[in-house]
Amino acid sequence: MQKLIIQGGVPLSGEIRISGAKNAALPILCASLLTGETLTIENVPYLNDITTMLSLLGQMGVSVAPNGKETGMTAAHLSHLVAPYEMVKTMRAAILVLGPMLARAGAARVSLPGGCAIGLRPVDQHIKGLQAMGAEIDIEHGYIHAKAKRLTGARIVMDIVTVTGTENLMMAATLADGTTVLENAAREPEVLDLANCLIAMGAKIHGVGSDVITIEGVEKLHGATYRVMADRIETGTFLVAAAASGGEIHLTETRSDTLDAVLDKLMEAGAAIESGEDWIHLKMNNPLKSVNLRTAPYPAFPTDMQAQFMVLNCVAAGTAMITETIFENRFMHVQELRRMNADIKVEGNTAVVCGVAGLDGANVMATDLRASASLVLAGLIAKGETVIDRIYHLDRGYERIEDKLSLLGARIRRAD
Ligand SMILES: CC(=O)N[C@H]1[C@@H](OP(=O)(O)OP(=O)(O)OC[C@H]2O[C@@H](n3ccc(=O)[nH]c3=O)[C@H](O)[C@@H]2O)O[C@H](CO)[C@@H](O)[C@@H]1O
Ligand SMILES: C=C(OP(=O)(O)O)C(=O)O
Repeated sequence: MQKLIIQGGVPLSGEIRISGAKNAALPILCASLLTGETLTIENVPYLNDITTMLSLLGQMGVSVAPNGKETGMTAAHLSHLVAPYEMVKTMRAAILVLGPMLARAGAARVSLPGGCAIGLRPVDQHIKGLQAMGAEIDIEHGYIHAKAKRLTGARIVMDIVTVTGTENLMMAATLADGTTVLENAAREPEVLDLANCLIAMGAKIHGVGSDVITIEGVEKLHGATYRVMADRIETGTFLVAAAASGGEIHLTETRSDTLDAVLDKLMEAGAAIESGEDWIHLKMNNPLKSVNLRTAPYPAFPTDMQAQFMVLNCVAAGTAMITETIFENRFMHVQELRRMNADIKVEGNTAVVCGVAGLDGANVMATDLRASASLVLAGLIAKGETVIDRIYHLDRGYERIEDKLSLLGARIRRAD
């Protein structure tokens, strides 16, 4: 199993390019199921989750033509309407084939995603929404069996704000008979990116970016070329790495307007930030100050940045309260950070982080994607060597993280 080995203590400095967003590219790849024509997707990041999704779609009959950062997807005939457990267990976003497959082919069999490290993550809202649109759904032997001659538009009030739930139902509704209204919809930028791709394919969608999305079903969608948005979580992770290490960093091919809550917290922590249309520059002029935060759906502070900010708080002056409201088990990095001399206590869904003078390098184990990123950041600022085991989690969501960090002066390498 591969490991990352980091010699900490170097302030990060330099310029890197941000990749396309994993959480936008995954649903956009699934949107290719909605048409028999070619959907060309640009700025697809090179990540394990993307490889898994391409192989799942390939098994279903989608022809995949990767060409550098551009991928042509043609779902002329869907031959195999199944998403097997072996794939869904490694990547929960595989549930995103359910809505489009059902809408286009009238049937789908998708493994129920298991509980994963960060929480139970049920898919009841996806199922409830599709049922409201007339799908017959049975759950047997761990699989969702869904069928519908043609889905019909419906008014669906989601009990909870769910990102992939909103995306699945929005995709299904594009080919339904009549109008669908999704209430309490997710407002994440990745939902907007998917909607813009669907609109480029001929879908009629209004209200995205608000919590009520209206979709008028159409008979057919057509091919299009669409560029995936920049990864706001990769952007945020590098910004925190630079801030926590006392460095200066320039990020290109990214956007600041999807990161307001994160940038506000970085400035509160002492960072000077400037940004343009497609770049962000961060310089750490002041000593780090601890920042309280509470995760919540967009536009509030993203849960996918919680672990990284915990590391920043570990070495900041003061005490921070970090409250996680999205996932019930997203503090697994805490016990690993404590092995590195961090002072963190967890009370329910709140972590109390007292800043210490410095972290110590140690052997630690990655448990999920963003927890892994937080351990990399901790290793970068710690004294001595940190060895991070089980980094396959990291490769799900970060493109060549060690290469990008090396460009910024980090002493980091991958080893078997
Ligand atoms: C591929 C992708 O885009 N992943 C992101 C997506 O995950 P994902 O879309 O899976 O997360 P959700 O927004 O669905 O989850 C939010 C909360 O709703 C609960 N829930 C969700 C669906 C449902 O049917 N029933 C239910 O109870 C979940 O357990 C969780 O507690 O949004 C999360 C929240 O911003 C991010 O952390 C993930 O990085
Ligand atoms: C939790 C994440 O991803 P996923 O929903 O794919 O597990 C994430 O990107 O932080």
